Amino acid sequence: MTKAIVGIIGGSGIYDLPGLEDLREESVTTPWGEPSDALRFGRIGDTQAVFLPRHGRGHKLSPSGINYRANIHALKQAGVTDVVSVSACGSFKPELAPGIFVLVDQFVDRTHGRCSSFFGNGCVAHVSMAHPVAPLLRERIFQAARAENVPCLKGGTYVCMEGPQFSSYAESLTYKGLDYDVIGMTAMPEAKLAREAELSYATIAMVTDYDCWHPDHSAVDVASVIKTVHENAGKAATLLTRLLRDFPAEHEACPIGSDRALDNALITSPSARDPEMLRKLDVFLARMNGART
Ligand SMILES: CSC[C@H]1O[C@H](OP(=O)(O)O)[C@H](O)[C@@H]1O
Ligand SMILES: Nc1ncnc2[nH]cnc12
Repeated sequence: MTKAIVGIIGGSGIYDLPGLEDLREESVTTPWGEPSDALRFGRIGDTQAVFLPRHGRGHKLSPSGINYRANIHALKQAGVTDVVSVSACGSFKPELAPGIFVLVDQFVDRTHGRCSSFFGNGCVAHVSMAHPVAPLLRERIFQAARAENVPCLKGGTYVCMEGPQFSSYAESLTYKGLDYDVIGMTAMPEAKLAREAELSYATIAMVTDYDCWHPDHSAVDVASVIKTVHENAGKAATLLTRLLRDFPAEHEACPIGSDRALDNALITSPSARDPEMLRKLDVFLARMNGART
């Protein structure tokens, strides 16, 4: 049996998780460098959790400057099985008003220049991103939201832009026209790396604004995003607390294989693999090498 440990990645305005018991902080390092901050280990009920603020405390890291590989590696190294990411997002739909939480199921990656894979020369792998969100995890988040009366919708497409500037009016209309639901700057490559790390991953997109397309709302700015996050941080904490309290002790096998994503992904023949690369990938390859089930 693999014990379930839930990793929570807090986004803009969410720099800690209130209510974590037996709190312990640990600064860790990874073969990819330093994660955004020290990991905060704790538990809610019987569920172990590891919290990481994506931008670091004090929001010192820009979306393009976050070391996503170090963040995901650090969580994997800590024994995390499931990752819940919280992200402030702009909305492209009138009905997705600020304050609503959207459990997206698709991502469009418009970032560039970010390190978006653990693999590469010396050990090549191609994981599937057809269904980037783990459905059982997403359903558990949805049920936790329902139980706590947190306004939450299932399904939607998150387009991840490079930033740090917000979109132009023309870009905003284009994404809206493409029927995307929300926009942010951080879910990619986080979701891709979580998949390579065989972590079940789901995003709570917290709608904070209407970007800049809406005729009745002024264009997004940082102040309006943070104001809405602060107004809704309590709901996020309530939802996450409920999720953790009700979480099963044993990791549930992901029906779409998020937790076995490397089974059919590695293409470099064992004899051609670079030993130095393999050392960096050790924590991900351990399951297939028989160290984990
Ligand atoms: C503070 S506005 C832009 C900023 O907010 C979102 O962050 P996160 O996804 O970490 O909640 C967005 O992606 C930008 O990084
Ligand atoms: N409109 C927006 N565009 C990109 N990232 C965001 N984060 C919050 N609102 C956003």
